[in-house]
Amino acid sequence: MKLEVKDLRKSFSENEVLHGISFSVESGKALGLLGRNGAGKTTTIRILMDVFKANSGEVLIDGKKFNPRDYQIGYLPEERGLYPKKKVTEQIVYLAQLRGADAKRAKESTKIWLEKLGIEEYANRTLESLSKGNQQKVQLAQTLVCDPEIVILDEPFSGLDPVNSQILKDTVRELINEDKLVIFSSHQMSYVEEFCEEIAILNKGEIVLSGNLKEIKKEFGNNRLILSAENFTLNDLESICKDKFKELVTVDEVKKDYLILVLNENTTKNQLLESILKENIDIEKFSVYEPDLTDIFVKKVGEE
Ligand SMILES: Nc1ncnc2c1ncn2[C@@H]1O[C@H](COP(=O)(O)OP(=O)(O)OP(=O)(O)O)[C@@H](O)[C@H]1O
Repeated sequence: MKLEVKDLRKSFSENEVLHGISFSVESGKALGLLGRNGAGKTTTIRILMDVFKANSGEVLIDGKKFNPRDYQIGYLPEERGLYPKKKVTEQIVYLAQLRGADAKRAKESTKIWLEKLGIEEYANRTLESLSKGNQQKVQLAQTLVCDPEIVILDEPFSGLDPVNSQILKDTVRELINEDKLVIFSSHQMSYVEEFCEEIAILNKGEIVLSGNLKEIKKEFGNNRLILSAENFTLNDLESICKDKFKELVTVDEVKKDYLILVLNENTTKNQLLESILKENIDIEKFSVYEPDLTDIFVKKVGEE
């Protein structure tokens, strides 16, 4: 399946908050929807889920108008919507039945998910008596209980400790391997980097960057290399680069553990390497620079 969001615009009263959003995602892949607070991520997801109507634009699935009611969708909304006073199993089973599962299957699947997420011991407790992280896992169990083909997770890691985050990471990876279509909104870049092949970065209601994460990283790292040495401090190495290698590279940044160099036009990595060796620099690190998603995000939306 391929889900396409095309040129969505949305206004609240006179205030346009989405100014023509487009992106796409396919089954077996996860899209990371990123943006600062108020960028429009939740509004976009709500339009996908038909909670809000867009003023213009369209959402298509395999080229046809997307109606979320025609699909099994696991949606974990930003504001979590379970009943604090109801028992865990009771409410997951109830919600699964509302989404079309028969009683037997709803009970079986609830049990499986509670076990998978390591919260089976709370099955008969009220939601409000659980810790925040365990409540979050109950929310996840109800999101996934009907084996959805489309999974939309809005900040799913909030409140989870590192062990529980790992359980969720493994779960999301499993969903992707099972060919689900996953949309994942988060401020936590490391999670997005771990399992999103595609990203879309929203800023003030506009997509400022979208596409394949590997390709985006390559482009951002274009012509950049990292260098550090066993026998020179970074400051000394910087001076050498500025003095002896100035025809080959410019120093872009001095990081904590290495220099970031930009190759001058017509210079190859091998030419630089030859010069480094001639200067008796004992290489510690020499490789293509790969920016992390935080660097890219800050560069794209961090100016203001
Ligand atoms: N129901 C609403 N009525 C009026 N304005 C709204 C409504 N919902 C969202 N907005 C506005 O739309 C803009 C985008 O909000 P949205 O919640 O989509 O951002 P977000 O990217 O999800 O932010 P966050 O990361 O903080 O959750 C904000 O300026 C917000 O105030």
